Amino acid sequence: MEEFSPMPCPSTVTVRRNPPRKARATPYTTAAKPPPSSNAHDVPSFPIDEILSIQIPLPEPPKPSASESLKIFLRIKPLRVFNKVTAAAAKSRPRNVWPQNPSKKQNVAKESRSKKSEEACIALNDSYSVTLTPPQALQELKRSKTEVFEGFSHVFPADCSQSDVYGKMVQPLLEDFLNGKSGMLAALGPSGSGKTHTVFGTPKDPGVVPLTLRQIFKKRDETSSPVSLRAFYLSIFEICSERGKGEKAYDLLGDGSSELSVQQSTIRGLKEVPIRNLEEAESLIGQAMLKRATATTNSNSQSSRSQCIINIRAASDGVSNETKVQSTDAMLTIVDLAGAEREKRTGNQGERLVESNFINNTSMVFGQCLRSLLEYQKNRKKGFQKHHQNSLLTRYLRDYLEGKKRMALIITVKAGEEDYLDTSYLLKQASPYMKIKFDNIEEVCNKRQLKTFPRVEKNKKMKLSAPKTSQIAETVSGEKNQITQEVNLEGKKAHQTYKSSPKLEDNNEREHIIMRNFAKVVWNVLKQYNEKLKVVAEGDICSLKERLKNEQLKSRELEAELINLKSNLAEPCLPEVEALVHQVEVDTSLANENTNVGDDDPCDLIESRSEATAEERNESSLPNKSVVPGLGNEEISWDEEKCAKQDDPCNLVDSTSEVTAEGCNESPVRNKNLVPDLANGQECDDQIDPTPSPEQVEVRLINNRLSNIQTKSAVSRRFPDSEKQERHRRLLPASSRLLAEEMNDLEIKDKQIEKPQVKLAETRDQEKSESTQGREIEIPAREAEPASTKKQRNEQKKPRRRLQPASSVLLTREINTLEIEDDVAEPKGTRGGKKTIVTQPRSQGSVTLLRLLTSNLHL
Ligand SMILES: Nc1ncnc2c1ncn2[C@@H]1O[C@H](COP(=O)(O)OP(=O)(O)OP(=O)(O)O)[C@@H](O)[C@H]1O
Repeated sequence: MEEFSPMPCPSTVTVRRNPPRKARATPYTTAAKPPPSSNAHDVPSFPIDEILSIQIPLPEPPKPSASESLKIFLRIKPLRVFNKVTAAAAKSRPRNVWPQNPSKKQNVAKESRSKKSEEACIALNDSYSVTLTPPQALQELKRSKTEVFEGFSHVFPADCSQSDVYGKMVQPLLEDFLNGKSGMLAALGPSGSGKTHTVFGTPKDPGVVPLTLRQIFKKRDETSSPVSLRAFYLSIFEICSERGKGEKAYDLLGDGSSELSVQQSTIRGLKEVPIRNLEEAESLIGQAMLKRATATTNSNSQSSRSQCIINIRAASDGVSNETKVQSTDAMLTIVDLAGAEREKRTGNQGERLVESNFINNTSMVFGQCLRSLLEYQKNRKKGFQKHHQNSLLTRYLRDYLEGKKRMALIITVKAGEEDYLDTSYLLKQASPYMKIKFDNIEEVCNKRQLKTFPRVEKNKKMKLSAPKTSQIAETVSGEKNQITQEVNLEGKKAHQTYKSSPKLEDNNEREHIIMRNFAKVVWNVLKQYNEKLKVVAEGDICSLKERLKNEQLKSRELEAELINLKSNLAEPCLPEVEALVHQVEVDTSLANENTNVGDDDPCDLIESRSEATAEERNESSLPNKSVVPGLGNEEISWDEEKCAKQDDPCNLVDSTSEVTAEGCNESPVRNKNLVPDLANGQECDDQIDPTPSPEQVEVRLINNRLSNIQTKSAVSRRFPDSEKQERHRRLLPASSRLLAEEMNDLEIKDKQIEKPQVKLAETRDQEKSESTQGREIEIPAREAEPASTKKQRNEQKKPRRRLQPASSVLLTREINTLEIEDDVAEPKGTRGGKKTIVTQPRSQGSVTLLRLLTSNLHL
């Protein structure tokens, strides 16, 4: 038998993996190679060529460029300058022919030397830094201390020449300019510090501008570089204030009226003079210098009162002048700012003071722009504060002040001790500017030049030069498309107008005409849209008005409904009850008058009404009619006594109400309430004794009368007689009037019955009166007014109380229950013997009254 030997375990285990998957080709790559299909000819080819032919300036990827800091140069003005003023002063000195004392001469020389050394507040450390030392007086006051300012691109000492300044500062800029890069150089500094000297110089000692022009033409003549293929244009203008009100620009090379029109950052009408040689250029500069506004101040005999801007533009030869600014053009801008002035030093007054305010303001705005640029570069999240809008100069130099073009600053300072404050302030302000950086300047520069034109202007240019650009407009949807088409139509008209006009040689004028025509076109389009909008708005207004009217009608209806509801709530069915009760009262009083039983005493009124009620009851419920008149007679005597004892009939009413309430075994609290009293009284009446004894009948009559008295007292409490009449007239509805008429009928019946009743009362059995009097003895015992009764009497004097709807509901409920109890006629209450005596069936009159009430109230 062979033994089962398990399979030997393999030394290596091969795990099979899924074959490597290749990533699916993306739809883009598959689309690049579409499979050939037979229907390919049916599908129109995508107009890729057309789309590609449209030249859209795409953002070029940023080129790695070495960031360049803002170059700030410092030039120190020599302490002693032999200028015209000093020369004139020297000339004015009387020439002494006599030999001077040599010792005196030496002393004067020593003094002047020591003065010089003392006066200098700024000392050159090296080519990049200076030390500023405050005057002795300020040092003693510890208000200021010696400071070192470093980091300048170069510091020009007092004895430097104009050539040095040009070589170090302007030469690099010029080279870039000749290579097609724009740049700007601005001179800053207090008044009389040498800005104008640095920028323009003198014929003997030319400044930066003349030296630059020399260099340009020198290079063009020497070499066959691209410089020779370029044309150069010179424009010079100044910005000054007109009596401190507004800024104005004046062309310093223009003929005749030299005022320029200024639109935001655009200055129109500036004359750009082509310069072909150095002589032409120098004469133009001399012309501009003569035109520039200058004035004599304490700081400078020829102080500049305006900001002067010199533009040298290099344009490629052969380029049409129709498009003014080409991407290959470069602009070198040199700015001679008017020096900041301190009133104390300049002593300016009047117009000069106004000018200095303008100058100081412009200098301040210039500094703000540089600071905001610096802050923006430090933290770009904060956003760039556009201070450049605050002055025309800064608006014009916007691209530079936003760091989009290269610029350099030269700060000129005076070295005297008295100039310490000005120099210190300027150096402190300017030294942070050295951290301002420029990135990839030239690319931005050229694009910015194009962008400075408004967008609409650019579109128009495209239309004029390339009509196919309407294809681009097709991509615009909706109203934009419509606007573009309308603009195109108008633009064509404008183009025709433009063509029909005589050929314009001056580019500025041509541009101006184009802009004017375009503005007209845009204006027309806007007018049309305005009209359309008006039409639409009018339609909307009409529909809204209609809606408003409807809403107003609805609101009026709702208001009317609301008023009705309010009136219904304020006057529920209760007034009907009141009117009915009042009618009963009126009827009773009438009956009283007719019977002449008593005088105006209300007690008599109550009696007569009670008698009538008793009469009715006797007629309806009691079988023996002869007994009833006798009872009525006794009642009269009882009530008379009561009235004799109490002057106020209401007291009697209240006291009897209490008696009735006790008889009905109701709480005294309920007795105080008007409506439950009435209901309770009737409730007691509802208890019918099938075989009443003569005493019981008598008591029932009393109770019955009391219930009537309660009704009357309730009404009298609420309303005085005069008010009742008025209220009755006012509130009595039609149904209640009917009811009143019925009651009147009843009253007439009462009258008819009352007369025999009185007669019968006279022949009434005297024995019954004894028993009744016996009971009457009990009643006066209760006549001692309890506190609650007094309270009620006091309440009667108060203004009448109006029953609330809730109580009226209670009343109706009580009446309903009474009616049911009438039907059932069950004996109620077993407490005390008195109650059984007092309980009696409801009389026919009260039942009729209740039925009338309930039917009237629709219960
Ligand atoms: N470096 C300098 N070397 C010789 N003279 C100088 C120098 N700097 C200035 N001056 C002379 O000082 C005077 C005042 O100079 P300048 O008019 O250039 O000052 P400014 O700064 O332009 O003053 P403002 O702002 O009031 O126009 C001029 O007569 C000028 O020739």
